[in-house]
Amino acid sequence: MNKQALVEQIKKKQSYLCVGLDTDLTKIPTHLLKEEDPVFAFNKQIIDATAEYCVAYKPNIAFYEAMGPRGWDSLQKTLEYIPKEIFTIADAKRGDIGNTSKMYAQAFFEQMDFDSITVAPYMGEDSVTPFLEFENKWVILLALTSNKGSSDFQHLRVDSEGTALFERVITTSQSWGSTEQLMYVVGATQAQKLQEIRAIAPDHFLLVPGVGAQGGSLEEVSKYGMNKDCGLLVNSSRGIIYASAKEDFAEAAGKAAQTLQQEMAVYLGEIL
Ligand SMILES: O=C(O)c1cc(=O)[nH]c(=O)n1[C@@H]1O[C@H](COP(=O)(O)O)[C@@H](O)[C@H]1O
Repeated sequence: MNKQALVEQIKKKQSYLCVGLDTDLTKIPTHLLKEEDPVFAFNKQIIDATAEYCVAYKPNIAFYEAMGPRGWDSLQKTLEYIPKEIFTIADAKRGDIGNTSKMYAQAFFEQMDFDSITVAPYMGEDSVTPFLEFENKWVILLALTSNKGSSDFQHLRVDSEGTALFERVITTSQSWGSTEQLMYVVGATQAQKLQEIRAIAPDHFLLVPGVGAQGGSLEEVSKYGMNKDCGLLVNSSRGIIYASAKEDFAEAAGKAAQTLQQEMAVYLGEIL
């Protein structure tokens, strides 16, 4: 999917919500466990209930890999079930020496037709560029993550001017790909840094996970992170998909997604 199609969808749905499909067999309602593929049965109902309120889905690959071959099967079925106009993110956090990254890119962009993949920048340019060789596919590079451990490395000063490592990741990687193929991950728990990030990456889309279960504020993220195209995909996983653990789980997920979408429509009204 290209940037224009993504922006159009945001305007049409008045939403920049990404629903995280972090589907865990120990957390889904027990009545689904008798289904042949409980993970897909759960995802299918979640997608049916939330598709009108979101512009992206982000299956976290770990939750599928953890189940072995049947997990990959559930993932493939889920990807095929997602409506074509909705942006898909393989949250795989890959990145390796060039020829290995090329294999990861083939796995997620060719074998599976994801629109984008999350990539870790630690191994540098040649670990990222193999993912950028696919038309209308995106790399979402980890910049400033939402977790506590983000302070271990990402805030380290890398020069005498006090540039933080995450800022260097953003400025250096901008020469590897265009704003049509490169996004950055910035955790919602880091909203106070979004203004600084917008100063060095005004036009890039940002994937912002961490509202909901991790306590990030949608209001702050929107205030400091939006650009003229919106430029945000805000993810919530557990806050939506586990809104209820009972038989009404899909309805509850739909309501949770709708609540976020309605708040987003207000913020979008201020810029679009
Ligand atoms: O790349 C990510 O999506 C990601 C980056 C980050 O900094 N923090 C973060 O939580 N995530 C992912 O976003 C999702 C957040 O899930 P919830 O906390 O349940 O909404 C999980 O799939 C995380 O792996």
